[in-house]
Amino acid sequence: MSSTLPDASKVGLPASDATSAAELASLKVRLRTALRQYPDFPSPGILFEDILPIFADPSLHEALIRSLELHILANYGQKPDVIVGLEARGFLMGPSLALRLGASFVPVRKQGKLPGPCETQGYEKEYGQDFFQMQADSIKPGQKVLVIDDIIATGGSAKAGGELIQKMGGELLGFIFLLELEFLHGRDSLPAPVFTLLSGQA
Ligand SMILES: O=P(O)(O)OC[C@H]1O[C@H](OP(=O)(O)OP(=O)(O)O)[C@H](O)[C@@H]1O
Ligand SMILES: Nc1ncnc2[nH]cnc12
Ligand SMILES: [Mg+2]
Repeated sequence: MSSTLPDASKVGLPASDATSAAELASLKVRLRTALRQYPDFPSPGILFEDILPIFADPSLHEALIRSLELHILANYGQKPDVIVGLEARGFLMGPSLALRLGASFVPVRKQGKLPGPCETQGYEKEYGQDFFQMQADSIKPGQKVLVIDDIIATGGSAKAGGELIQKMGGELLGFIFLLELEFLHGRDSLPAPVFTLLSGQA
């Protein structure tokens, strides 16, 4: 079901791991600088991290997708079959990453948005409660799945997404985020390796 990754020379990868690490470090600095912070949004005490400036600038958008691609090519050893993105901000990153990797994209949506039989999972996040759903046939048993979202805070959203994938028999390769709010220890609740490009809050 999974194919091995293409030869590095055929996908424009850097010549060495050191070059790749240096490229990734410089991309991360550019991405970090672009984030904006809004105190007390959407509720008092929350410092909201706004990722949208990245998507307003094509070169930053490319830097984001390239950073995630470099990480995946260097760390997983096999191509994921499916990239699963979490509504809504995971949809900003998931489809373009899936296209870049030659993988499928499958959405996790908030309850009531998907037609046909669905799997449902409730969850709590940093500032509220919600329900996630996936179409019941959207992951085939044995498919290798990477979950992507913009931010991991408490980890509640990502954990619920992972549970839906496991209910359908998918194999979780890992979770990928642009930003981790480390003080909430969200990664501790996730059942597969977690990678984040950036961490901490200013
Ligand atoms: O780790 P957690 O505590 O679960 O929080 C992280 C989640 O919270 C936000 O989504 P949210 O549903 O608030 O907004 P969105 O629909 O704009 O993605 C963010 O995009 C993550 O998905
Ligand atoms: N502090 C935060 N900023 C932006 N999105 C979030 N989702 C959960 N916590 C968040
Ligand atoms: Mg979200």
